Amino acid sequence: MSRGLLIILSGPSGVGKGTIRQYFESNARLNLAYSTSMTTRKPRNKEVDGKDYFFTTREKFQEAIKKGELLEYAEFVGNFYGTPLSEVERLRDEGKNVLLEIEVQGAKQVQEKCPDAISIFIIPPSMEELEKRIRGRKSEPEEVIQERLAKAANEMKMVPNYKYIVCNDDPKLAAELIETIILRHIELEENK
Ligand SMILES: Nc1nc2c(ncn2[C@@H]2O[C@H](COP(=O)(O)OP(=O)(O)O)[C@@H](O)[C@H]2O)c(=O)[nH]1
Ligand SMILES: Nc1ncnc2c1ncn2[C@@H]1O[C@H](COP(=O)(O)OP(=O)(O)O)[C@@H](O)[C@H]1O
Repeated sequence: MSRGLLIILSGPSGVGKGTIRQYFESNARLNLAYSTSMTTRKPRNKEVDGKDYFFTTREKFQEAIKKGELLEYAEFVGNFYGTPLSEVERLRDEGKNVLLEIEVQGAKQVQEKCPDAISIFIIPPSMEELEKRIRGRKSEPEEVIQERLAKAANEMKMVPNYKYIVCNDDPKLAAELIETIILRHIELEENK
């Protein structure tokens, strides 16, 4: 059995990463495992600790950094987010294709550490549409929305660092494009 692939899914806040993931994560052919991140952000309504994120304190997050327990981490609009390394390793060793849904600074760290990671960036059809989506979600107060939108403009400059760019106009189509990318990489791996 070969080691699982490492897949990076990135893109600005509100572009639809979570929405698209729901379309393809139950596709058994993709053999995916979602890597649950650690964060110091407060849980939103309906978010479940240990499923959506491992919600933690800044102190515990700093400790995890110090102990080298994170594959990557970044500060994003006042909160820390990071990928627990041991879980990613365990899942890949089991042959699972591990999906990281992370922002651009963390993606850069993973690309440096794991050059064969498959990187996918999701872009919105327009910045106006992005603003509409992030507001429509009603998950953050106005000042946080402003900060996230300002950040999005800079994140879009990172597009050339990614292997694949997928526009999320229609989420089902975007999910199908991502499925195609992953399935082709699985095939390439099997033929190695
Ligand atoms: N570097 C890094 N970014 C993460 C991680 N987990 C989530 N993120 C990203 O952090 C950003 C903010 O996440 P969140 O507050 O959940 O907002 P949302 O993605 O807009 O729903 C998003 O771009 C996430 O993809 C992680 O483990 N590492
Ligand atoms: N293709 C799309 N067209 C219209 N609305 C979308 C589309 N994709 C996602 N959305 C909506 O945009 C908002 C942000 O999507 P979400 O998946 O939470 O983004 P992210 O995980 O990238 O922050 C949600 O309210 C979602 O329902």
